[in-house]
Amino acid sequence: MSTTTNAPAAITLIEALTQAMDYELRADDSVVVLGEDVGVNGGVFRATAGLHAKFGSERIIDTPLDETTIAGLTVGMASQGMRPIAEAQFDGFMYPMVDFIVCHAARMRYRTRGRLTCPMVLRVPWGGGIRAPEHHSEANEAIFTNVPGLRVVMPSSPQRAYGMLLAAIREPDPVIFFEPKRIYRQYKEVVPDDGEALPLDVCYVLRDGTDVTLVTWGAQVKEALEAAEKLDAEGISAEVIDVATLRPLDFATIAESVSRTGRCVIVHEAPKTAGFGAEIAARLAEESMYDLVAPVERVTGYDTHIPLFRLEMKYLPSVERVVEAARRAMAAS
Ligand SMILES: Cc1ncc(C[n+]2csc(CCOP(=O)(O)OP(=O)(O)O)c2C)c(N)n1
Repeated sequence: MSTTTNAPAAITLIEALTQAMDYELRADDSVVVLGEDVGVNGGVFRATAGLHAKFGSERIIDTPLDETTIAGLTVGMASQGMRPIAEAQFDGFMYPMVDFIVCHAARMRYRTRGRLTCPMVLRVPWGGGIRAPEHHSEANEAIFTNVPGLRVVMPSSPQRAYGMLLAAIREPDPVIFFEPKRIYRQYKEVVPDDGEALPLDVCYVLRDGTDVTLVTWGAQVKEALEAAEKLDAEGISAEVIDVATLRPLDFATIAESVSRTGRCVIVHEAPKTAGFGAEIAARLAEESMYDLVAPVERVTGYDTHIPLFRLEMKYLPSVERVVEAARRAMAAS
């Protein structure tokens, strides 16, 4: 007698995003998807592949090549009771959307004393490492973490991508959902299609350690975990935290870790100046000063535009740079 199993196949991060949208489009009639080529074409990275065939042109909407139109439609629909999921094709093309996001979406609830909300998700393929030209590789998350009324999140695994996107779609306020495109297809994980959302206000401790805390998000989680492996071989025990939700920041998880390790290395690919690492470093200075036994280290992109592909990997934080920063923190105490 043959036995069949219903165990779900392992899927990539981008397939997990498609799975989450598919689930919520089935579950909630007010959910729509819109953006450039998200329909028949299935999206520039294929995040919406197959959705148009299933749900049709009224729910999977191809827009003109105009980001202001996408943002305006999204805010309008969200404020009138729908749950739009908009796609900005690349990080560097979202700037024309900022007026709608900052001046309208983010303050809809405040402005109307709660009469209207803006339950929208803006999905943004984010960051470098795919050998793309200008406007296609930017790490601009910090800009949005400074805006009251927005949630800013970034998954770094297929399971977190699924659970966090479901939560973002169900959230009553606007969510900027950054997707690290470098790891869209990096590895596969089993992601049950059970409709279980994850919280949008927690950091994830991905590896326990006792000597130094590595804090990062998005594609750099991979480098941080690899650095932790290398450090382990040198007898240095590194804890790795995926921030995952940047706004609101679950600082308690970071502070608790640093209270045990006394050392912190923050890793992000955005430029150093006023990057989100500066916020975490400032919070450590304010709230964890007496736990620290070494200066906080930041391993970041440089204060310039991310270069074209020949130099791109030199710009992005490497495993070696993270390891060196952790060694410096160890040597400082
Ligand atoms: C402002 C902006 N948004 C998005 C893109 C990404 N993008 C590059 S080519 C392209 C499709 C262009 O389609 P079309 O104008 O029909 O020209 P085709 O390449 O199909 O001939 C898009 C959306 C871009 N380059 N600029």
